[in-house]
Amino acid sequence: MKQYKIPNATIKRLPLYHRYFQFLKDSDKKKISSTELAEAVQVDSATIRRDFSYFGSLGKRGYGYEVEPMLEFFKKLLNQDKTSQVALVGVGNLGNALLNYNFSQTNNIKIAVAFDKNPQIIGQKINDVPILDTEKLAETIQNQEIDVAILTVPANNAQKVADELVQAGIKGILNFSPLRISTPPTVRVHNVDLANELQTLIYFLDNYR
Ligand SMILES: NC(=O)c1ccc[n+]([C@@H]2O[C@H](COP(=O)([O-])OP(=O)(O)OC[C@H]3O[C@@H](n4cnc5c(N)ncnc54)[C@H](O)[C@@H]3O)[C@@H](O)[C@H]2O)c1
Repeated sequence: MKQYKIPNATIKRLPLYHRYFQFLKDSDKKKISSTELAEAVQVDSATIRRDFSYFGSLGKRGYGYEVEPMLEFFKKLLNQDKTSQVALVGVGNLGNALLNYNFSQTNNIKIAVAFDKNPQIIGQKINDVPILDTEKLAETIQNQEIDVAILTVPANNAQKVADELVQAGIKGILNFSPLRISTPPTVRVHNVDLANELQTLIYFLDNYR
């Protein structure tokens, strides 16, 4: 399968399809029509067909999709059998919320360890995740073979921590800080900005209703 030919927008929708087929399986549904699927995931059926076409022929025209094989397909594609261990740096308000959430709805992502520099919280656990001193960052990430980190430190420390993460061998950073961090091209950074999302939503409401 030539993954590099698949558009980013399609890749971003894969977890959505996976989650919905899991939901159907949990509800004992065996089959779903393409119209029902389109309505449920709120993606039009032409886009769904195009998305699926990148992976060969999934489902038959006019027949819909069989839940079990589709779920197995997305599980494999998204590597659901392997749990990705994630590190989190910066256990403040946002870090706390993410640790308490800890992706409990997805069984293949888990924050395994958190780091902070505040001596008052180092050594504690949140939702069973240990909070370690940032001094231990490189050693722990290497020992636990962690590839992905969530960055929830204040903007003024974000680049410094990102550099430490890169140095430790991290391959992907989910950056919540407002700073656009610089990393080598081999490290992928995804920025999460709730204010941006809200502004975009409001813009759409104002202009396209
Ligand atoms: N993307 C979003 O939508 C969004 C939403 C809210 C907050 N934020 C951003 O997330 C970040 C965290 O916000 P918050 O409200 O949780 O802040 P906070 O001040 O409550 O927490 C920051 C934590 O980072 C720790 N820290 C600081 N420097 C560190 C370092 N060098 N190594 C390890 N730990 C360090 C602090 O000790 C503290 O525990 C900020 O950059 C904020 O702007 C983003």
